[in-house]
Amino acid sequence: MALSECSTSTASRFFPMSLRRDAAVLAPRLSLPHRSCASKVPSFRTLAVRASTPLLVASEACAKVIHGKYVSKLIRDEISAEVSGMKEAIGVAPGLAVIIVGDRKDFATYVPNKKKACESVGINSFEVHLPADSKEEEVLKFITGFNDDPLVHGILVQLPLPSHMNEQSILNAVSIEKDVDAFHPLNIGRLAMRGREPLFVPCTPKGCIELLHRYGIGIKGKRAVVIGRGNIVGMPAALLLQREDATISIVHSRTQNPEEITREADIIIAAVGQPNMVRGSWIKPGAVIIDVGINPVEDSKSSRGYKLVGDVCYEEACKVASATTPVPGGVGPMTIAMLLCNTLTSAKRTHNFQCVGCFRLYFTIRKTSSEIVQEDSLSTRTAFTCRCPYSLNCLFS
Ligand SMILES: NC(=O)C1=CN([C@@H]2O[C@H](COP(=O)(O)OP(=O)(O)OC[C@H]3O[C@@H](n4cnc5c(N)ncnc54)[C@H](OP(=O)(O)O)[C@@H]3O)[C@@H](O)[C@H]2O)C=CC1
Ligand SMILES: Nc1nc(=O)c2c([nH]1)NC[C@@H]1CN(c3ccc(C(=O)N[C@@H](CCC(=O)O)C(=O)O)cc3)C=[N+]21
Repeated sequence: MALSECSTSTASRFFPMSLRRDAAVLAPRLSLPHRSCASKVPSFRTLAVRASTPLLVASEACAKVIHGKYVSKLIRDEISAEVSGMKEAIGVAPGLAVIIVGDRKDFATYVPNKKKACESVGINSFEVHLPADSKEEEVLKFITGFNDDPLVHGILVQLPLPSHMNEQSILNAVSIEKDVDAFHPLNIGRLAMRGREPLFVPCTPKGCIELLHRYGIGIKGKRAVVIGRGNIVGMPAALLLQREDATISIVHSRTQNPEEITREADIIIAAVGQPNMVRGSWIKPGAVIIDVGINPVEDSKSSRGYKLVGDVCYEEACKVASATTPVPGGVGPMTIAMLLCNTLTSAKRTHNFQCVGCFRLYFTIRKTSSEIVQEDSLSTRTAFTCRCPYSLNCLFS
């Protein structure tokens, strides 16, 4: 069942009694059952604003919010420092080429966001925008040009392509050394195999895992359910979780009992493209949720005429999960940060450049609900480390 609206009252209809009891343990002070959990968040935000923007706002009533937007900013700062170091040391800046074919509404935000992000970290961006009725050969011609261009270290072909184009042959044409989206079958094949290292890891799944790492959420030995098995997110997310030693189930459109399977999970990654499909009753109390879905739903109050919602009903999830990503502000900005990461990795690899003295910040979720982790004070961070927890390569080395 996919509903674009999920209200608290529907939540209580769908909650089995046992889960409702558990949810109450997580939400001991949820004295107003008809008020949505999401609507409670601002009061904690208000509390945190006095100090600064919160990294993790822990509320007694709600799951902790995994702030992808904030973490992506930290990562961009790290990338920026490495790009400056690289420019200074060898006079080279990483370059990202983006090929867009046609005009889709969603390109209007994603594409400019990528360009802005490149500029903000010192990565050069090159863009080709072709009309929707272009020939496949034209796209291939630009790919060949970028493959041969030493100023370009990463090539991204914006998906989906118009239906008359063969996505497979276009993606296969991207040089594997510049495949920063990591959609080349060789990259995916290596990701799936033990003892093989892909040159790049797909951006969105990498962003999901990076969020778990940065928040100190253990993956090893955990039960993880990935909802969706698409080539861009679900399938590679499952492979990555497996590499991180989680035990994986994959739910798709033909799965018989998605709700039951999902309820087994300690970690849920939802990438289906169905607004609010995952309801509170699907979630094991205390589970961690990474909501990848970005679904526009009509909203007359918004200037755009629509708002973005995830695949998970946020306000219900808040009452049951221990931590969850919001939409927007969750995985989306991480995808862009990982694209920059992969572009930097590519440039470093091409020029055999190693960064010395770089560091990463990782956090752990606070155990006590009253604590608030602040953005600007290192002393309040529960972890500060140079250690890279990746089972793959380091984030961008
Ligand atoms: N945050 C980000 O950065 C990004 C977000 N997205 C978002 O992630 C979502 C998924 O995108 P993408 O992977 O490209 O989509 P795909 O269409 O490639 O995959 C969707 C998957 O969901 C499954 N599915 C669809 N409906 C149901 C259902 N009712 N029950 C169970 N499974 C279902 C499909 O199953 P089957 O295989 O059986 O057809 C398929 O495996 C979208 O909302 C997209 O906008 C995508 C990329 C980046
Ligand atoms: N070759 C290719 N690679 C991709 O990675 C790819 C793609 N094609 N096609 C489309 C999808 C979608 N995608 C998004 C990434 C970030 C946001 C993002 O930053 N979203 C903001 C919201 C921005 C807004 O408000 O509109 C957020 O979630 O906070 C959205 C969508 C990458 N994709």
